[in-house]
Amino acid sequence: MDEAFYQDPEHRPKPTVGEAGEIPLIDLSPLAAESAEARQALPGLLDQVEAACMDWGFLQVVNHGVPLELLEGLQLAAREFFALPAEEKAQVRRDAVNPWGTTKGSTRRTSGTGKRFWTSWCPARRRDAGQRYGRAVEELAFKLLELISLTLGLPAKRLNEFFEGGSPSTFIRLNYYPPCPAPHLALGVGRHKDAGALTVLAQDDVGGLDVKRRSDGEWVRVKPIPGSLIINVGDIIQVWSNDKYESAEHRVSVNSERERFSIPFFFNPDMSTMIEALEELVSDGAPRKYEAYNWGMFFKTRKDSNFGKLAAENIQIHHFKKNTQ
Ligand SMILES: O=C(O)CCC(=O)C(=O)O
Ligand SMILES: [Fe+2]
Repeated sequence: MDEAFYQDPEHRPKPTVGEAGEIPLIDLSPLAAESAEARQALPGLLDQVEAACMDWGFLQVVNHGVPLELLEGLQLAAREFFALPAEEKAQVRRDAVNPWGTTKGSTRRTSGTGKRFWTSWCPARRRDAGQRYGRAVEELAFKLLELISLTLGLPAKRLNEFFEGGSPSTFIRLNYYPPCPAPHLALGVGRHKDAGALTVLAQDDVGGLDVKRRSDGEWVRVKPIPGSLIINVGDIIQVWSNDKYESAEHRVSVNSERERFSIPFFFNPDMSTMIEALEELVSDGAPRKYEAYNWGMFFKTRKDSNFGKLAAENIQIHHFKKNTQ
C-alpha cells in the first residue's frame, strides 16, 4: 500500500470508544402524524433536537419520511458506478463549476501534507436515482431546519428564505471506501467539519463514521441503524446561531474486511447568501461572534482547494471569528 495513505501518527485511528448508541436517536413520527396526541409530542421533540444539537452537533433520525426504496435505488447506482473499471470511471469527469455535473471517481488528498485518504467519491447526477432521493431528503432537510429554527426561539420558517434564489448549492455525494490493507494507519476521510447548513447522511451497515465527543474529545463510532439517517449541524448553523449549536468534528475510519458506501446530502443555502448570526439572537450583551461572509465565495474557495479538511490553508469559519474577548 502506498505510504502516502499512512496518516501522521497523531491522526491514525485509535480504537474508538464502543459503538454504544450514544449519538441521540430521535423519532420524527410526530412530524408526520395528524392526530392531536402526536402533535403534543412536538415540544418533547424540540427538546430532544435542541439537546442533540448542543451536546453533539449530531443526531440519528428514524421515521423520517424518506422512502427507503429511493435510498436503495441510489445505493445500487453507487455500487454499480464504483464497480466500473478504473478507465471507465476516469472517462466521466466532474464539471468543476456544477457539483451536480457529471461524475468522476477520484481519490481525496490532504493538500497540506500530501497524505491521501482511502476513498473514492463522485457527485450524484441530477438525472439519475440521485434526483428522486434528493427531492425526498430535501423535504426532510426543510423539516429539520424548521425544528432547529423553533429551538432557537424563532418562527419555524425563519431560515427558509436563505434557501431560495437562483443559485442553489445543495448537492449529494457518493462515497466509496474499499477494504484497506492497513486500516490502523489510514483514514477514509480525515477529521473535518461540514461547511454547509445541515448534512443528511445515509451510511450502510458497515460502520466507520467517528464523531468527536465534546465532553472528552474521544472519537465515538456512529452505530449503523437500519433505516435511520444521520444528521449533523454544519458551520453555517453554528454562525447563524452565534455558537449556540457548534458543527461537530468527524472522520471516517476504514477496515480490512468490507467495502463501505455512504451518501451525504449537503443542504446548503443559495450561493448569494451572506452568512451572519441571526439578528434576533444578537444584542449589545451578546454581539455577533463572526464577521458576515458570502457563502458562494466560501463554497468556491473550499471546493477549489480540497474540500472538507481542517488543513491550515483551507478556508474555515474561524477566519471570520471576531476578536470579542
Ligand atoms: O462516509 C461518511 O460516513 C461521512 C463522510 C463525510 O463526512 C463527508 O463526506 O463529509
Ligand atoms: Fe463530513
